[in-house]
Amino acid sequence: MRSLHFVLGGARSGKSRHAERLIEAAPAPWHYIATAQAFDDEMRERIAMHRARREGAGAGAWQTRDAPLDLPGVLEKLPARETVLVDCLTLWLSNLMLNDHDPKPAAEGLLSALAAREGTTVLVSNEVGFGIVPENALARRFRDEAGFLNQKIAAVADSVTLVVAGLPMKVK
Ligand SMILES: Nc1nc2c(ncn2[C@@H]2O[C@H](COP(=O)(O)OP(=O)(O)OP(=O)(O)O)[C@@H](O)[C@H]2O)c(=O)[nH]1
Repeated sequence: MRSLHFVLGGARSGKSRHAERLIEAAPAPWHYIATAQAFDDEMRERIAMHRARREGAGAGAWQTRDAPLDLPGVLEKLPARETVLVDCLTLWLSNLMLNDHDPKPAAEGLLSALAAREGTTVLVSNEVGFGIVPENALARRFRDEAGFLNQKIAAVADSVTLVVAGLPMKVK
């Protein structure tokens, strides 16, 4: 059955873990779409922690694909009825902006790829707007685009959860 869940939170809020729990309650196979790129040792270490956790679910339980830029294209290529976790929209947006892609049409492409899904899809994103106004223009634009993107996804999601200090709070 088609269902779309949107999980938001700050850095290290436990949002990925919560999203994985939602997925593991849905039928296997579980597809993991990673938008992060390992440019340095710190990111490699973070990614390794995520991979180790997924491996804890059993060898081959998760199938991982990278989608730093063409997230809609990667989603569309997966079987529509299978279970998918996208982690995370914030890094996808950041990759788009750093590569001079317009986030608005990219968001529309994501919405149409989501509309074609027939199974369970969980999307993870950061809620980045709680802090002070960033000093540089790119960071302000990023914060605003992240807010717009999150609103668009939340509007079409069946459920929205904000994870705070590891605790899920139901928003929708
Ligand atoms: N390329 C790649 N990235 C991955 C993989 N597994 C996880 N990631 C990325 O790891 C990123 C999340 O890393 P963290 O920095 O630990 O997340 P966080 O936001 O601080 O923490 P939580 O709120 O606890 O999830 C996501 O954007 C994923 O795309 C993988 O196998 N390959």
